[in-house]
Amino acid sequence: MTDDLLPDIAGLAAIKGDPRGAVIGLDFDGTLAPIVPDPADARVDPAAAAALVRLGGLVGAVAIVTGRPAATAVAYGQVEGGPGLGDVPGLVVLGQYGLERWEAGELTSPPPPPGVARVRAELPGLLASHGHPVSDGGVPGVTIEDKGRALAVHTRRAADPEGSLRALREPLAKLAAETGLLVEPGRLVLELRPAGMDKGHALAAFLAERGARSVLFAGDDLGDLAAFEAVRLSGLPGVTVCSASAEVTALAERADIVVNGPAGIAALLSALADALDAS
Ligand SMILES: O=P(O)(O)OC[C@H]1O[C@H](O[C@H]2O[C@H](CO)[C@@H](O)[C@H](O)[C@H]2O)[C@H](O)[C@@H](O)[C@@H]1O
Repeated sequence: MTDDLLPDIAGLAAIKGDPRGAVIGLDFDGTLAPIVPDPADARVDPAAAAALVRLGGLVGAVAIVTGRPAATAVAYGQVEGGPGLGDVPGLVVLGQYGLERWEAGELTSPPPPPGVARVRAELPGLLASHGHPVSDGGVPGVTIEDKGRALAVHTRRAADPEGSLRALREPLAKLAAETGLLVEPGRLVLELRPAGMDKGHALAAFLAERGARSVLFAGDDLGDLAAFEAVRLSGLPGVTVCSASAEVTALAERADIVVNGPAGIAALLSALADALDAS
């Protein structure tokens, strides 16, 4: 592991030597967009969007692989008065951990499994019965983010974010088991979502589809570990990048490059675009 911006490693050399063979994969929240208290307020770092617009014209493909609905990532990737994610040439967004795909303005989104409707109906009661009545929007507390095919329970705005997360782990795991869903843990969030897909499968399938000859993936959270593993299992020259935070340390231990949050990611992407422009 190194924290040089563009260290002398095989994966980066491969990307620089053959940019058209490279896939650049990125997580959204905590990587392209700074973490904020309300998930609805998250927006892409404008510097990251500008760098990706440049990279989109230089590499084989730019793909965002996110737990967000694909259309939400595109919407929150807009930048007022500047280029946004929708301007990245050839951008593909693999949303809801790869279940959805957005490309050239077209969204492919299969219907949610039946368990999601049951979770939607039962979640407020379950949270209330564990002492976490869902905020009505006025007073922040434990909140539910309904993503259509998944529901996320956020504790970032609870009085005791870590304590609430701990207390809700078991009841949410039970509800997930009863409804045929799985619990995806993240940064002060527990998400109940369909099984059978993760960022690793999504990235691996995309690399195969594009006939990638090298890959870089950047992420910040536990859900991104599967994509790190997909980089390793691909056998391609690869680079894993951690958008570091005090909240999650598991990625930094496994990353080739560690940068300081989304601002560091924007700087790295910009440096990569400079290097590819110069070659
Ligand atoms: O795969 P990602 O793009 O990283 O999405 C993972 C989850 O990110 C979002 O939650 C996180 O970011 C919020 C906004 O900064 C923050 O308030 C929350 O505490 C974080 O966990 C998003 O809301 C979830 O739906 C995503 O699954």
